[in-house]
Amino acid sequence: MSSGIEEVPHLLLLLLLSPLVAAAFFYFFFVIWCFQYQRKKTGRRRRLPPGNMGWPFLGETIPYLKPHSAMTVGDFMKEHVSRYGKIYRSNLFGERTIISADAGLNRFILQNEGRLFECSYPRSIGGILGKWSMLVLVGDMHRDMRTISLNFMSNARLRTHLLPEVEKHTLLVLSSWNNNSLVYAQEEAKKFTFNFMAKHIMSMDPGRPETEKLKKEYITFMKGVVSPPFNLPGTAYRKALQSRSSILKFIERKMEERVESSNGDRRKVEDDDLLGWVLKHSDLSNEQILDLILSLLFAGHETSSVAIALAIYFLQASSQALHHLREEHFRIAKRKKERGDETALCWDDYKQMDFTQCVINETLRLGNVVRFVHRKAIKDIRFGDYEIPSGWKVLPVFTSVHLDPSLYEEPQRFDPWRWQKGIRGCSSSSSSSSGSCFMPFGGGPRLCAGSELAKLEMAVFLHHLTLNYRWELAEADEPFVFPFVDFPKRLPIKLQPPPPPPPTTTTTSYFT
Ligand code: HEM
Repeated sequence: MSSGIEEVPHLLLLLLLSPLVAAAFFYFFFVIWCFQYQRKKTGRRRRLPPGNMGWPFLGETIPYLKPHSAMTVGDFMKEHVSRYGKIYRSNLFGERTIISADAGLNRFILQNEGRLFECSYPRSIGGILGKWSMLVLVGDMHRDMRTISLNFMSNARLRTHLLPEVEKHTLLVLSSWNNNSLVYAQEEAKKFTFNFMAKHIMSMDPGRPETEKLKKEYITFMKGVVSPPFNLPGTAYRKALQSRSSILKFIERKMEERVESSNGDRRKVEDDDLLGWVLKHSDLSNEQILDLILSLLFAGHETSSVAIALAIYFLQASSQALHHLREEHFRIAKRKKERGDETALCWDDYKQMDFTQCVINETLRLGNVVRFVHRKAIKDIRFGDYEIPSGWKVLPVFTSVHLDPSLYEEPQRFDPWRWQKGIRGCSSSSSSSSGSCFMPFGGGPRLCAGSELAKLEMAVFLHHLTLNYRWELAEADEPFVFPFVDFPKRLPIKLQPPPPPPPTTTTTSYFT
């Protein structure tokens, strides 16, 4: 029990300590207030982009993938950008996603591959292209595969090997056409890029039974790549998986033949095609070689053929651009003739194709062969006012930038001349620094490994096409996004003889 006398020192002590207690209380509340203020402030500064997560699991995937004209961004993008701005959030492909129609953010994403973001395609793509496919690999393995692809499509090889091959395969397709007949331009472009890739990758000659068999399997495979990934009997995806294993068996047989014919020593294999080159110069396993070859066939065949079909489509609707383009090719042909050089195109001829490069750029800008790519944030990232949480999917959408009226005057118009004047929104002082307004081939460490080859293919094809034919649509058709760009009617065109060259020029017809 305590007495009243004992309580006096306690009271005194309390009185003495009360300023300290008050200060401690004050300090405590001050810290809490500061903490809350800071949280409010950062919360205000760092927030998720606005948006709508849609239905559970499905999110907004269905409206996002709704087919639309390839020369537009589609209703989904249009409505979302006007409601939320160029950066918004959604739920797509079953994942929380940030969608970017902003040139600056797109560039930031691609430049920070491996540091802040990582390539992240849907699992079904890995299932069908293979786990060693370049599209799904990340880190060191991706770098090694990329180096092999870049070596094989180097500038030196483009000049010496690929230009003559591209021209040979162009002429093979175009010489099978007849004036006043109808061809399906998209099919013909596919034939050209497939034949070229099959030769380039495995030295397979067009028209031979094994090439035709591989082509048949490849068409089934492609149908599955672009279909919903339901692995059920009868579905396109299941058939594509079966075709994938037939194609792989085929490539494997080719590999074994090569190694056997060089007495079982990979280092003695001839290296004049990609298969031989990887066997000889790399230590990739058979499985890795198979996936590399299949993914290059996929990356190089589909994209370039659609790009060529798009150029044919845009040019038939723009007589002025076609006229200008034809003049350029007449000039090149004339110069060759004056030099007494009526043989194949050389690198210098290709370098003369300035307006052609403008036509190619404009085709890729307006047609948007690859509309967006798949990435994932691997850290919490701050971009401007927004937070992108680690683990979220991120989709840089190139189409929205390519069709942005604040960057491209009259973006819906096919205007190759705009590339001679420069693009107005792309000055380095703007938020979207130079180079970020035009990304048909992606960017950063995953920039398309075949971009130079693709441009070469398009230029050489256009050279011989414009010199030898005139064409018009035989039936109305236009490119659609399904989400891969495709012409529903395969782009039927009616061919006519070319107009006579200007009086001062004489042309070389390579087919007659
Ligand atoms: C007009 C035609 C083409 C377009 C529009 C195009 C577009 C693209 C784009 C946007 C990417 C980046 C993918 C990403 O970042 O996730 C890419 C990657 C790639 N492309 Fe192309 N491409 C074309 C033609 C070609 C050709 C002819 C080849 C040659 C075989 C090729 C081989 C590749 C490869 C190997 C990659 C993966 C690069 C890497 O991951 O490091 N492409 N392409």
